[in-house]
Amino acid sequence: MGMTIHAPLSRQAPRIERVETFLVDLPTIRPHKLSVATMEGQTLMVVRLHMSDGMVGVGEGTTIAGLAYGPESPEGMKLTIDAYMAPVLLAADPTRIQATMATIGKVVKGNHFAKSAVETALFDAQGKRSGLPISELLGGRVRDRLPVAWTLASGDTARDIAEAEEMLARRRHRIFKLKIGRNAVRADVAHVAAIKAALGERASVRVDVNMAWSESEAAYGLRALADAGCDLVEQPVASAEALARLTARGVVPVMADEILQGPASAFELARMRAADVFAVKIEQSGGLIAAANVGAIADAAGIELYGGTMLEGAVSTIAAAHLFSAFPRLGFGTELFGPLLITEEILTEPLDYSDFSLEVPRGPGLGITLDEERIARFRRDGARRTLVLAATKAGS
Ligand SMILES: O=C(O)C[C@H]1C=CC(=O)O1
Ligand SMILES: [Mn+2]
Repeated sequence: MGMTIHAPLSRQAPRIERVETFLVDLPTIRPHKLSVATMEGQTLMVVRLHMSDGMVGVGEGTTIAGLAYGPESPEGMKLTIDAYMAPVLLAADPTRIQATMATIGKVVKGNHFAKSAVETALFDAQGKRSGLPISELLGGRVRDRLPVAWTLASGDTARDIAEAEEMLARRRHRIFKLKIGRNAVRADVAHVAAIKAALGERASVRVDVNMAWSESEAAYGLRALADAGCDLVEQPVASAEALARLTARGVVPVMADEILQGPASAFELARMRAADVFAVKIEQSGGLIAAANVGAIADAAGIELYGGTMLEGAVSTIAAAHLFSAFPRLGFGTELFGPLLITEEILTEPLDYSDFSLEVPRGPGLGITLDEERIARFRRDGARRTLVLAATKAGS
């Protein structure tokens, strides 16, 4: 018996006519201190796919502190897309997202962040074309609003408490993630305990160590953090084996972040029972579909889910929001606060952060519109930026 080969869908497939990429440099509201780096600003790599049927899909690739956190940079993503992905995209049927990404996968290994940006742009255009939000293309949302944590990372305990109090008063956040691992373990635990004591039952206090601890530091740290009232410890150590041993102690829920690099690593970590919770990130996973698969693997293994961020701007934050809205279970909420860490509003209509949550847009595709004037002002290759650089040079 022969296999039936189905004819292509009966329609004229649109084409991608132009692949546009550019960098946008934006200031942050305050320095953001992680164990790996201090961020003073954020650079978004924006990709726009201009299509023959009039659709324009937008995507974003964003890292933390250049190359200090992971192997991709905004500049590198732009180069990868321009030199290696654009030729594939210009020859592809952009309505066939998985086929297009599979072809890209043949010519580009790794580069998960750049792939996430491009795949997001394909989904945005497909959503606009079909009139559906991306959440509906991913199986359909099960919630319209997502709980959103805020990260306290000013480097100063009193300032962090004041910031948390302000967020509680404004009803913007009641989950706080503290960045630790820069100081000695005892000093970090004292910092966490002081913040939890100030906030009490009004807030959930969690920490992210960003792999800074040895296994023995973590063994002490987890117990002390649990005693201080901490609800979740994210990536205390780098190694999967050590993380699994710490998880097995059952002292406090442990979450995997940096070592979760897509479906294959999710499967391996689930098999090892390396964590109680997975922080799913669309960029680290390699795109929306890969991140959906990470979520499915976690779900099947009885591992809880948390919607993570690379402190992305509005475009990638909302792409992730569409996916997280479609996760059947999202036990630990999300941390999709990236746009709030940036001083500039880059959308024509601001996102709705209220009631301790973010509303997932309801319009087609991502359901957001970039403010072109604002983007133009902060483009690295834009006129204003060139003037600022010239003035800095002249003044130095
Ligand atoms: O989770 C990380 O390691 C990255 C990030 C997410 C929130 C934040 O403040 O930093
Ligand atoms: Mn993390």
